[in-house]
Amino acid sequence: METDRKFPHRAINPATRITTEPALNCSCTGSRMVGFPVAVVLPAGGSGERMGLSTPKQFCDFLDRPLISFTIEAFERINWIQNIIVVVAKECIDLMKTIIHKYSHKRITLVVGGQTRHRSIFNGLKVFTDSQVYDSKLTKPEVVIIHDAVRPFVEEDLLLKIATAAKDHGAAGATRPLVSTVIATTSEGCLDSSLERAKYRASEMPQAFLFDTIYQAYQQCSDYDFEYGTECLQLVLQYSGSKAKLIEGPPTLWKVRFKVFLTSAELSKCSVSESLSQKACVITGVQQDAVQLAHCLEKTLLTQIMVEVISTPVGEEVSCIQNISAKEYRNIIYVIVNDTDLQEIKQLVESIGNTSLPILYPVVVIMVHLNKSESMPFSNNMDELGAIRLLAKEAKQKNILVYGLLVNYPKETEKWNDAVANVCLIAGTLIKDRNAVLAGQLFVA
Ligand SMILES: Nc1ccn([C@@H]2O[C@H](COP(=O)(O)OP(=O)(O)OP(=O)(O)O)[C@@H](O)[C@H]2O)c(=O)n1
Ligand SMILES: O=P(O)(O)OC[C@@H](O)[C@@H](O)[C@@H](O)CO
Repeated sequence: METDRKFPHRAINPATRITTEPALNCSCTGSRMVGFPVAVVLPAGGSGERMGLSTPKQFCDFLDRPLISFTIEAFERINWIQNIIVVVAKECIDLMKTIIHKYSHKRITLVVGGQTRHRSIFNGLKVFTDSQVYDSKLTKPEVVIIHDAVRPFVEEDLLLKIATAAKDHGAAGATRPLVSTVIATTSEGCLDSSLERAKYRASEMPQAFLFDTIYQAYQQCSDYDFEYGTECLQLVLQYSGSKAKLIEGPPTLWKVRFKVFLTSAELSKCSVSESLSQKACVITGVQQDAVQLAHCLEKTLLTQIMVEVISTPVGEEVSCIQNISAKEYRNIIYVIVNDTDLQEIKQLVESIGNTSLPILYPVVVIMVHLNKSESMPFSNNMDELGAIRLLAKEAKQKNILVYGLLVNYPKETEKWNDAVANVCLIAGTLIKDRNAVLAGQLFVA
């Protein structure tokens, strides 16, 4: 029986396989389809020696979540990827199961890894072929994507290009321009030659293959390949004769190799916040003033982000929530006029809390209160302000950030335009920053 290289006293049982339920209410992007079955194998069975931490890097906390959860989510969102095979070391199976449960990951099949990355990937592929060992009921895909679990940012567009190119060429992989000039050295430690940098590329992930092509390559490869190889594209060139199509990927494809990649999370935080703040919905009742303000906000905000106005007649709140959830709106601007009763916003927050929206990322809810009365709302009743704080505090526990934003209705058009611009500025900043400390604050536009 195979033993674990880094934990030699432990035997590896490749037959361990845990399958999570398929996505029941999976939040798919749903926009595109490919005409052939695709699955992904995420090798996550390494111990991350270069990081020098006791926790393997794929399980390290990254923006308050285990890194691997981001990578899984990147694939889970794509509805044309049918199965996500996560390969982990035997001693990490329980940890991985906890992560899958905690973050409600779907369509996952968990497989025990091998001593090296290539062995882990091969174990992941076997789940589709070795039905006796793996008791597999998974359909063999035509194309399989392979992606390091420690590369959390990968977009659907690139995956689509790589999968399609793999279907046509047998194999395809992402590349990036070389950062440094590469030189060859002599055995005496002197310069031998310098590579012409423009001719070379750094090989990155994702890569994709016709399933049979990569599987046959692994079946033929030597112990040396399994032990020391780092390039799947090379294996298919050598053993299946397929010349991979290379596609340049974005800089965000970076891989976590050393500690500095986790500590420089600001960069990644920017990418996450940026993608979370790209769209918002403005919800109103059917009251004319509220609808009018909502459309003014839509018009102004549209210069920065995608906005949809949803006017919800009383009694249709359920379909409104379904709409928000299906379109994955994680930024909600809720417009009310005069009314200081927080009941509706409480219900909204409760309904959002019952969807899968806030599980992975915070949802921002901005209550825009248009005050048309002569007196200041809340001024006579500090309890109301306290109520916003309390609501925000409870919502925060569900990963929902609630803010209040007050607009006093000015009669002059110019002042009204200023007020709308201010609301957009404040709302846009709250959406972009997603600052949990400011949740529960009442801003005045
Ligand atoms: N036996 C292994 C070794 C690596 N991997 C996975 O392959 C990916 C890329 O490998 P690498 O960066 O080399 O990971 P580690 O081996 O964990 O890191 P190190 O080389 O620093 O030890 C990682 O997601 C890693 O978990 C794997 O599935 N099984
Ligand atoms: O971190 P390393 O460069 O050693 O390993 C890289 C591999 O995990 C893999 O991402 C590439 O080989 C791309 O093929």
